[in-house]
Amino acid sequence: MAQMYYDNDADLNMLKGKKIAVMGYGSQGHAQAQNLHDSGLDVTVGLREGSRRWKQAEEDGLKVMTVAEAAKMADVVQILLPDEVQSQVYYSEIEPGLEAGNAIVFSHGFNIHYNQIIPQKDIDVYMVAPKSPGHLVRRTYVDGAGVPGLVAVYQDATGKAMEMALAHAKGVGCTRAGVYKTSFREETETDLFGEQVDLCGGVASLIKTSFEVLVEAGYQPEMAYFETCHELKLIVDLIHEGGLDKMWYSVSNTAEYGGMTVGPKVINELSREAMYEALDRIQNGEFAREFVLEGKANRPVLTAMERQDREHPLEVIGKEIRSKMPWLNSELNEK
Ligand SMILES: NC(=O)C1=CN([C@@H]2O[C@H](COP(=O)(O)OP(=O)(O)OC[C@H]3O[C@@H](n4cnc5c(N)ncnc54)[C@H](OP(=O)(O)O)[C@@H]3O)[C@@H](O)[C@H]2O)C=CC1
Ligand SMILES: CC(=O)[C@](C)(O)C(=O)O
Ligand SMILES: [Mg+2]
Ligand SMILES: [Mg+2]
Repeated sequence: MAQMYYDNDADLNMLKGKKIAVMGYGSQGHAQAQNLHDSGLDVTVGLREGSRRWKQAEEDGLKVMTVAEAAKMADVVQILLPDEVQSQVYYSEIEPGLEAGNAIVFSHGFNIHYNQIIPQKDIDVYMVAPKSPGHLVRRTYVDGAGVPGLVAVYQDATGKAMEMALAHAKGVGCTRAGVYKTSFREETETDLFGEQVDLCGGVASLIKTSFEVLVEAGYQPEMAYFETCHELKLIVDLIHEGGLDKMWYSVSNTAEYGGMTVGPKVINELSREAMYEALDRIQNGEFAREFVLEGKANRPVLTAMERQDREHPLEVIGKEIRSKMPWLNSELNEK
């Protein structure tokens, strides 16, 4: 069983009197910086000159500096920039500001695990990774709850890195929900696998392909959208609350029988092989190399695929249907 920690296992005093710089004010940055600040810690946001989020962070009550200034000033530097830019920004703007005994903090181990950032030996390197999209990290904290998280220590120069990581996780609100101990390698490989195969990639392909099949078979796109996309959240909520068991209990016997017998034919042995192939490419570094090169080339594949996705009939009809549902939360679309 993974080792777990809660509020009582973590001492915020480990971070009191220390200056924390949170680099980036995107999905995770805005959430974790505000949570740490509201937990009574000294937080400065590091951004590039001209960032459209500079004003936002100030309006949220936070100090803002350039990344280089914030790195120089801070004792603890949390890097919440997109993974593909972290290495370049680290070497040009962050590393020159680091001193022995400082700490650098990640919410995903990609750059450390795949050697894109090789930290100097005299600093702590730890991870606090909320298992949640950033906007929910903030929303649940404000509601008095928290999202579960992971902590890991890669380098312990001060002998206090684990205590620092737990304090940091407490400041972000994760120890309210429970924090699991892991390693940079385990977090990186499982996180990439999850988002590629299941959470983001797998689900997106399942939705798109099943939508296409219904539309190609002559059904109205509205019907296809409701069946393959809209209702998915309601089903996933049940799984989230009570596992597959609660979902099977709640749906009709017809859905249960059909789902149990047909599901394994759709996600089948071929899919299992594809999952193993994805995992291999994560473990052997091929995916990392591809993604790093994509970043260095200014994201040509991502740009093209995002455009193709936006033009997909599922997205076109979905946008129209959602515009008739003003109660849907639009906050998550703002990133
Ligand atoms: N998104 C999520 O929910 C999760 C993310 N993570 C991890 O958290 C980290 C951050 O991801 P995420 O929050 O999605 O990142 P975002 O893409 O939301 O971060 C954008 C922020 O980074 C800044 N930025 C981008 N490029 C530069 C640059 N060259 N110099 C200075 N600032 C720059 C942007 O500045 P500007 O305002 O100027 O554009 C913006 O403030 C990653 O390691 C990711 O894997 C982990 C768990 C979940
Ligand atoms: C939200 C999250 O944890 C992801 C899917 O791993 C990510 O955004 O990288
Ligand atoms: Mg993740
Ligand atoms: Mg991820």
